[in-house]
Amino acid sequence: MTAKAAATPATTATQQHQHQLQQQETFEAPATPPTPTETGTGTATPPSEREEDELSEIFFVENRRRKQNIKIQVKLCIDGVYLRRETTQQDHINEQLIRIEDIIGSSCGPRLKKRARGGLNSCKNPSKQIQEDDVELPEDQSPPSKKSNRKQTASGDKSAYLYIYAYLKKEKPLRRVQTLRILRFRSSDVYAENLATAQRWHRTIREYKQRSGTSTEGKKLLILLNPKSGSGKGRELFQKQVAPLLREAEAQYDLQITTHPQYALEFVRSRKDLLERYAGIVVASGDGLFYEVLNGLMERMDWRRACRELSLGIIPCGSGNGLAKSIAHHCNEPYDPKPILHATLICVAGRATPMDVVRVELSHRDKHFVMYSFLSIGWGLIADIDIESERLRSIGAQRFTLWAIKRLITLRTYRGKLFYLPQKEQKEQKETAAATTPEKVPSPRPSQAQAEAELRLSRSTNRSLARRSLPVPASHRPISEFKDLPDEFDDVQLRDDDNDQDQDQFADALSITDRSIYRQNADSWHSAVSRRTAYYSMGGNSTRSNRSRLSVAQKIEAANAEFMQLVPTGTMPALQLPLPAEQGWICEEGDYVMVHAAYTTHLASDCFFAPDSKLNDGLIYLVIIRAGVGRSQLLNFLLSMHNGTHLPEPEDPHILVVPVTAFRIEPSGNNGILTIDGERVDYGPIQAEVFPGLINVMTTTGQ
Ligand SMILES: Nc1ncnc2c1ncn2[C@@H]1O[C@H](COP(=O)(O)OP(=O)(O)OP(=O)(O)O)[C@@H](O)[C@H]1O
Repeated sequence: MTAKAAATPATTATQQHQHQLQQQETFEAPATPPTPTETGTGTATPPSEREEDELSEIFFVENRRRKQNIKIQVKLCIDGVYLRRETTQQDHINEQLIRIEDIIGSSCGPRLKKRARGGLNSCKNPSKQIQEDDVELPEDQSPPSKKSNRKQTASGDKSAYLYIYAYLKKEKPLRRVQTLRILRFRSSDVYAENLATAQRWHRTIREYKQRSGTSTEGKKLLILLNPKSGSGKGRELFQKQVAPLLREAEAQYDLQITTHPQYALEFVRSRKDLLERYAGIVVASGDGLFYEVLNGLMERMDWRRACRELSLGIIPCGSGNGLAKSIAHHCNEPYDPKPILHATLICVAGRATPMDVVRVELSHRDKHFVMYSFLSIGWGLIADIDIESERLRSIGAQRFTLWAIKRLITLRTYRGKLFYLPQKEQKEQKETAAATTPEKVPSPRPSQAQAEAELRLSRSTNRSLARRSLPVPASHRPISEFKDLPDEFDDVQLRDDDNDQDQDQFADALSITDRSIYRQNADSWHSAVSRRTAYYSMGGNSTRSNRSRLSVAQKIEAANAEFMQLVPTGTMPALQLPLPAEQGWICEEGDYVMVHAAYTTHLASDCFFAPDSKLNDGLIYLVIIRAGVGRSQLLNFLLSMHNGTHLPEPEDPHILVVPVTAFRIEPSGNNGILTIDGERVDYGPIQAEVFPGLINVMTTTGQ
């Protein structure tokens, strides 16, 4: 039997009895113990070409309680570090497999003082949290005596040490147990030789992690830290909890501390070498900063490549932290009581999973905006509680409860039209239902004026909108499946063969392959007054071929038109245009307590709002509460949101959840609150459609 095969039953036994193991120390040996492929003699082995092979050595550990030395066979294989420990009574054997995905990294060298071993002091009560074993490779294969132990730890210690940092995943309760295994190599009198052996183990661990796809090696992370997020202790939390783990994982990173709102968006949008330099972006902040990063990426000319190649992670230092909790839920990772530690482990796990993004278009007065959202869109009750309770921020999370009670007493309803495109499998059912209650949308007959409507964009005075505006395409787009732009766009070269001064200037902006540079230059042209307006203004049908005869203004418009072709446009008609009934759109009009759309499981770490949601299911969960709902039913709904039991089963006439791929809300009147990802936006018509799996988020499970 190969050592790998032998390790598997041991894993099962170990996993089944992990909990008991920690307390009882001994358990029955499996029927077939593993066969070492390379039993160590303790002599320093030079690095060899057989690095891919398993490494195996016999070590001893001193059991102070029982005053005996225990022989331990340590084997390093692709599955992880396998420890087989025998007591002097041969019938007692302990086995443990530290899985390669639970090992975040290792280091080797001389003995480290406890404080210098990495993140060991990063947890509260470390003595209780850490399983630490110091195992020694004997000089002569005989168990070391206490005396020789003392000698070895004196200043003349020629031993080399390998520190293996692991966070063992345990179920019931779901948690990660911080574990350190130290292997002491001391078979030679020469430190360099002992070190060479330790380094060989170290290299092999790295290699196995790479082969198992759980390594961050060779990939640099960009970490964006908001020092003002949450309770304003972002920087301190990072130094104490995140940095030590990154050190253990040998993760390479650049840290950018944000200095003001929009910093992250601008950084991500304009950094030319973002894709060449980084493999991922980690946001150490709340959902607000993640929003900036997402929208910064989507504003890049190479947005599609950026979304595909850069994994995004989040370390929750904010107050809501819905995304961090949703990701932990998705990959069955613990969250509380150490959300920062657990999220950092996810970010260094080296794996990523596609996640849906929702393109949102909204209109306020005559202005239209496009933005990208990853959590939710809210209209009515929850949005009201979220925003209106801001004035009670000083009392902490209780502000939500207090405001919810207030709003239940003075219950408001909002009138409006709701359109939605149900999930395909449900379309037929919904169409039948629509025959009784909601109406199907009449076929669109867009007037010429509508179809040719030109959307002029300008900056919103609203803070949240100002940081969220993106261009809206002018034309009525055909309805079809959302498709990426073809790959050739990645290689698009914007040419210019002009000669005059204006043309030369403009050529700087156009004749480059990196569209982020193009965009930057185009921006800088009009940055003084109305950068966005100039950049996004929608001119006529200027084309590249007649640029040489155009004025500067026309050229900008032409460039904008080209840019329009490169931005993700979605499949819905523009907001002011009718929705096509033949596509299966459902319309209802009425009074609503709320319509809240969610596309992750959690709206906040304590709000399990859409339990059926998956990171990349391509669905928006539309929770609709119609006027007429009872106050007690509503109270029950709000009180059970924390554990996900708030949605009635079977569906209730007043509270229902509809999985959709797109929706539109047209509120009547001008008074109300709309939120996107928990932040207030201008009140008015809004529509959204899902872009399935557009970005990749860091997870422990991978695809
Ligand atoms: N240095 C800074 N000073 C002030 N505001 C900042 C700074 N850096 C970023 N911001 C802004 O702070 C806003 C809120 O940050 P973030 O979402 O990270 O924390 P939060 O609001 O505490 O968390 P959550 O969104 O989960 O409730 C972001 O939208 C961002 O624009």
